[in-house]
Amino acid sequence: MYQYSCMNAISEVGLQKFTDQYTKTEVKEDADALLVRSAALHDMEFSDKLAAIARAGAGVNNIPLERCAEQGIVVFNTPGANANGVKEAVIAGLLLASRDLADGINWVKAESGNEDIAKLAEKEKKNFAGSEIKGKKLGIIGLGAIGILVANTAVHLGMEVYGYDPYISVDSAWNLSREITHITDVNDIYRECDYITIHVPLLESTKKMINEEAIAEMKDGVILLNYARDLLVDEEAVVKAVQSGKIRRYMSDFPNTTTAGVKNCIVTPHLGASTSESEDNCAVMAVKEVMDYLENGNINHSVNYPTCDMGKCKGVCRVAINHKNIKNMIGQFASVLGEADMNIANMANQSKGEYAYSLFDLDTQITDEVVEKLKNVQGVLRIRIL
Ligand SMILES: NC(=O)C1=CN([C@@H]2O[C@H](COP(=O)(O)OP(=O)(O)OC[C@H]3O[C@@H](n4cnc5c(N)ncnc54)[C@H](O)[C@@H]3O)[C@@H](O)[C@H]2O)C=CC1
Ligand SMILES: O=C(O)CCC(=O)C(=O)O
Repeated sequence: MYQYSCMNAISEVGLQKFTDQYTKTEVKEDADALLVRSAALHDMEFSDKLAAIARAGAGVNNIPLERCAEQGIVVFNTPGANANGVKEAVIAGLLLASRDLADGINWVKAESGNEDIAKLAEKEKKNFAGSEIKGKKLGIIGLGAIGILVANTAVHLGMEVYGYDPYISVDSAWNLSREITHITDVNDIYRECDYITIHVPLLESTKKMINEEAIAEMKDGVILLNYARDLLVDEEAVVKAVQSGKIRRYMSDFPNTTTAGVKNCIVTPHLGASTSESEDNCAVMAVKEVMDYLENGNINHSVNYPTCDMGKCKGVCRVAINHKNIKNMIGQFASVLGEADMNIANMANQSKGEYAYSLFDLDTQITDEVVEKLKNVQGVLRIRIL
């Protein structure tokens, strides 16, 4: 039996995928797996029982990835599962930034008791006039799951699209419309584009990548969209630029005291992935990843351990070892098993940065004594017998 705990509201459509081998617990220390959306886990202590954390979403900046790896806790995310939800929010953002629909709606609300509202509207509407996105230049920084959907949709809406992503994956490149202009120097996005949208992960290297210098390069009256993370942008510099008119509007999905309430900063309360479809997709994917890891030891879509998938165990038992990516680990594991007269029927070993993972299918049941010997190999972080 396995236990899981939810750190945020996770879609029931996903939770229902757990079989009767799983029960939900509110006691985090009892959980084999945690399911999380945006809850901040950096200050949380993790019990030795915890084997997996699944982020039902894309961004993992709320999870201490290295500390987890060091404790042998595999962290998963659900790449692409909420990308369409975010894309649609970004397209709405493009339109809301271009047409003064939000102020227009607020005006109607404020005048709702006015009997002359219809006549007044015709007089006042000039205050809410806007511009069209067709024919305008859109620069996209980050062409992953969300960036490519935004890029392709914007082409269909008649925009001239420029894309910048020095680390673009082969899959993303295949899925990108041929209409998109490939940019190799991000400054060309800043200099050329009427609209700029950012879709990169929040990492040390991307923190405040949109800063005062970047803004200075941008066209006067540019519209900046940020549905990725607030810390990617120096928002104090953005607010100054909005107030001076350099930036016409700043669209953000991350309310904070810097941007909330500032005229021409249109901020939504982190709604990008808040659609029933995205929530269901993320939860289903997260639950499947967790079950495959807990039951079979397979790792798919982890952000702190390598992909390693041997399907279902074909031997008598499977040994799953989370360990450091250092030399002679496989040699030492094989020696321990060989000395105990245990045949390895099948095996896999993969590494990612400082961490590695090994799976061994054995023809015989492993004993506690052999498990103890494997645990004592320097660099082993966790062993599970499945
Ligand atoms: N507002 C919301 O509710 C949501 C926000 N997000 C945010 O959006 C981000 C992107 O999500 P996905 O597209 O699903 O992730 P992804 O991992 O598919 O794509 C990220 C892309 O950014 C690129 N990249 C990394 N560093 C870069 C740099 N310095 N310059 C240019 N490109 C760079 C990568 O090569 C990759 O192609 C997430 O990390 C998350 O922070 C994601 C989902 C929902
Ligand atoms: O769970 C959510 O609503 C947040 C989605 C998000 O920001 C992400 O997937 O990175």
